[in-house]
Amino acid sequence: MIEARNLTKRYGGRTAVDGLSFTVRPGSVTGFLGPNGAGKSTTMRLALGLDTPTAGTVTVAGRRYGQLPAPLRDVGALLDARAVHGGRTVRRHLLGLARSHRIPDRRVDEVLGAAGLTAVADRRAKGLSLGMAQRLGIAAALLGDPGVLILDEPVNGLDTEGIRWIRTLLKSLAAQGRTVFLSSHLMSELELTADRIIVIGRGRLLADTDMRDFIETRSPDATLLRTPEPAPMRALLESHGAVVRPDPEGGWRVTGPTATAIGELAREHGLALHELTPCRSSLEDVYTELTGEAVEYRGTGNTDDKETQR
Ligand SMILES: Nc1ncnc2c1ncn2[C@@H]1O[C@H](COP(=O)(O)OP(=O)(O)OP(=O)(O)O)[C@@H](O)[C@H]1O
Repeated sequence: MIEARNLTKRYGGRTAVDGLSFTVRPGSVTGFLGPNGAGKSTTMRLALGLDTPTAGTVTVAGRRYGQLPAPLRDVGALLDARAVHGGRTVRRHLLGLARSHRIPDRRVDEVLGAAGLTAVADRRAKGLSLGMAQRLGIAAALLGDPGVLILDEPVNGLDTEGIRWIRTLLKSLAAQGRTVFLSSHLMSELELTADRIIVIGRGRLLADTDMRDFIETRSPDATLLRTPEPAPMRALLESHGAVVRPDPEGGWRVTGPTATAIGELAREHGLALHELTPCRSSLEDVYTELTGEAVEYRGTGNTDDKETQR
């Protein structure tokens, strides 16, 4: 469990994190989203005791990071995959970490295997590709078999196989009852991996919710429609308040009435339909809408507490 309460961090006159309160629960993968500069890395650094809050608190496994008796056993973190001692081999790097936390050497071989690094265990860390460095960072995070994982952009630099690997890994870690908290700008990937999301903008909470609810409750009703009678169909829909736009894939994308209402209207007016498909928005669609609104809203100097309470 990770708990932030009124967490605030100011750097000089700049507020990076602004009264954030949220709980990241065990048993789920929670995605952490926000535009560049929203405060995600700062929040993670505060949770990991790498910086001190200006106000408020953040605890991991019930304690502030500095109070954890064996931090690597409670929380595994990946912040900057390149922040390893380049001259050491992959295995030496992990052995050094393990020994300084009284973790048995055999655990190093386990995490090397789990991260797909056994074949490069004797290579120097500085010679690793970005994807391999990410895997090494994840291996290090897993070393203490922690109940909480905090990963900043773990998918960065991974190839298709690596992305699938990390998706499966994170889901299985959550299924074992661990708390998995990761930031990413890769929306389509996050949509597949995360069960919950926390969205921040300019240091403030915009949403903290179930992934499916987030997408479904914020998606406008949109329907893909094909008809052999386009002109009367379009006129009919527009006279009922629908917005009709050409869809890049052919046919029309209609927003406003539901697919059921469109079907009924077509029947009442004797118009033929060849396709009527309700369209689901993607995480990216809904996220873009939400954060766009937030930026616009903040431009007025106000804040939206209704949103932040979600
Ligand atoms: N050490 C620091 N000193 C001064 N300002 C900082 C420091 N660290 C972060 N900031 C500022 O705090 C704000 C939040 O930065 P942060 O890196 O946490 O955002 P982010 O959401 O992780 O962004 P990105 O998606 O680009 O990684 C930014 O305006 C950044 O410039």
